[in-house]
Amino acid sequence: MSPAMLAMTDGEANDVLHDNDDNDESLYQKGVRHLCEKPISKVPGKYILPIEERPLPAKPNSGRAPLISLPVVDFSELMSPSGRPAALVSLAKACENYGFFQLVNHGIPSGVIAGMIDGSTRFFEQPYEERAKYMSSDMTSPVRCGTSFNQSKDRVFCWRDFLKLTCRPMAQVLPHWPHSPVDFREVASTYAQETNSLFLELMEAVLQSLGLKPRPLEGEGGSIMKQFEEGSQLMVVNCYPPCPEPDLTLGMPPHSDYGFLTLLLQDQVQGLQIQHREDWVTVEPIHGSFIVNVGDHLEIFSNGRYKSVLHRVLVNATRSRMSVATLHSLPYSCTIRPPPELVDEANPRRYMDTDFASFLKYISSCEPKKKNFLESRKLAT
Ligand SMILES: O=C(O)CCC(=O)C(=O)O
Ligand SMILES: [Fe+2]
Repeated sequence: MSPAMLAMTDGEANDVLHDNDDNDESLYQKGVRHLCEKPISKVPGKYILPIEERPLPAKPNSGRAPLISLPVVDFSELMSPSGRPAALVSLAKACENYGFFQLVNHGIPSGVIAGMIDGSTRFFEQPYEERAKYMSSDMTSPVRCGTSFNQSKDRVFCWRDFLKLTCRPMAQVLPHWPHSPVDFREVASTYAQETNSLFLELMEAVLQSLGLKPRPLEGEGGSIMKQFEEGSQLMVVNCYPPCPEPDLTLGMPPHSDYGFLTLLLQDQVQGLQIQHREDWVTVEPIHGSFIVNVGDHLEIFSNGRYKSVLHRVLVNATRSRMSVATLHSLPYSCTIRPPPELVDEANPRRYMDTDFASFLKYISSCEPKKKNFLESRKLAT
């Protein structure tokens, strides 16, 4: 497969953006921001989920989902020799029990973060024609705009527009990224580089927390960190415009992310929910921190010890919401399998070897739903 240029995520097999006539379907394909340029007071049927998939429980008076305080991992503790052992324990517990954690004191300058949110907001504020330049059915494109979750297959659409950017190798992909707003490429590439460095430090800690040697000495086997340094990174900028009837639809359906770790930046507007002990719970945005979650590849690599957890996004009636997810993994050509240290009689292998090609094949052959991909890799134990 060609190097790291697949601007797609879990559950997506992009097909054709139908733009051949002026019917409602072609309007919906152009995205939610475009749809909302003319004020609307009702959600079109295309976005209305069956009752059992809607965000609120069907029972009356059962209330909104509770807020969850995610476990907190302090990155500065992780980086200090005296704080690291305890921080590794917190990291392991969070990945085992929640699949999600809040990362504080991460060291990425607040200006870089604010610049990314601001640049993304301005990108989506542009006229539709600017986004249309990047709407493509070419999965190898390093930049792609679109709407919903998988717009070529979704029967019901989600209330979300996106911009996906392949981030590596940066010198190769950058010239293809949007030229407008004029500063967008600069702020987005700085953000991509900062998040990639943060991911590498976190991944080294994750490997250590699993009892592995991330950088073995000469003669002790290959360095997996070297492979991550050459790894893949996809940036997904999500835009959720205000929705006149937010209880009928979702910004994103329940899904898990495909990589090792996702670093998620959200603005001040609530919307992310994770599945925790069978319930949907809302994650409160904490200013300046990242939400980090375990992806399918890390669940497979850790032989099921660290959990890739379902999450979804609610929309709201009054405020537009913006989030930026960076999904990090090994190079697309690598096979994901647990290292021998994590497999023994008590922990037999739980998943088949997985490579990016099998993921692509899977998502283009069936309708992606929930955690199907990971389920499809499960071995009978
Ligand atoms: O917008 C969010 O909070 C979550 C986005 C997300 O789950 C994703 O991009 O995979
Ligand atoms: Fe996600």
